[in-house]
Amino acid sequence: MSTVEFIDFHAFYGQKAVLHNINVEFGPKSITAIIGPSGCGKTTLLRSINRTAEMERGFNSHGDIRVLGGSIKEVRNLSVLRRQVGMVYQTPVALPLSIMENVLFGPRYYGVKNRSDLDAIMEKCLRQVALWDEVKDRLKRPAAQLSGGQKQRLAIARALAVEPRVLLLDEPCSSLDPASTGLIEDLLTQLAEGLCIIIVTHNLFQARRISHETAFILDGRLIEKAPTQKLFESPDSPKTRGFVSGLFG
Ligand SMILES: Nc1ncnc2c1ncn2[C@@H]1O[C@H](COP(=O)(O)OP(=O)(O)OP(=O)(O)O)[C@@H](O)[C@H]1O
Repeated sequence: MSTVEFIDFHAFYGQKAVLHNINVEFGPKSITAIIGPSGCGKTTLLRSINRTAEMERGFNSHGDIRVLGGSIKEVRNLSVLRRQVGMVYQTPVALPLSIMENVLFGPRYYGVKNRSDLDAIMEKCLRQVALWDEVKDRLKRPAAQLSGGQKQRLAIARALAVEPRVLLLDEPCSSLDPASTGLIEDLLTQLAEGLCIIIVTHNLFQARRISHETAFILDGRLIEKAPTQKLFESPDSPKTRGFVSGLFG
């Protein structure tokens, strides 16, 4: 069974259609990169999955998206959906709390109270993102003091702390230096062993380095999705070939 499935999905801002009849599946234990020119609808597609797109004025949609087999439109309590589907944004966001409380924000929200459980979650997640050794002696210091790359790894740890099944990332490395980008790419590759990861990226090299599959969107339409090597080296569509060879975008 696919982990995320779009079925005849259309999205609009007011009268303007921004996603047209999207039908696509994302499997478990894989990284899919979403690529396409600026404004083609990548972020809207990503934010439709956890229903944060509908927070935008004028947004509406028809068709459906299923997460773990269930329609997101039938989810009554959005926090249930947001627990299954974690999200990491372009700008590294540290909550105005300590490093420790950034990681524990979600678990506390979902009712974990036991101190040893909280400590175990914190250490596990900070180790998962290779941040534990860097911060273990200053867990109670403000997260604002971390570097951009560290904040982004902390944001991933915060997302992982509620054990999501899907991790959405919207250009997570666009403000990071190559070393921090490399750390995050390694981390995503490891996390894909247990998660469905969907990453929007403008960096075609990054898509090629880390994703198992790549989806190309143009003007709100899914042109094709294929194993990454195939999409870059022998795409079905001339539009995809044009984009990946840098002719436009
Ligand atoms: N809140 C909004 N209200 C109205 N139109 C919007 C809104 N957000 C996005 N759009 C429009 O919807 C279209 C798709 O935007 P989206 O951000 O999904 O594209 P994108 O491919 O992620 O772009 P980029 O690569 O530049 O981040 C664009 O034409 C954009 O201008």
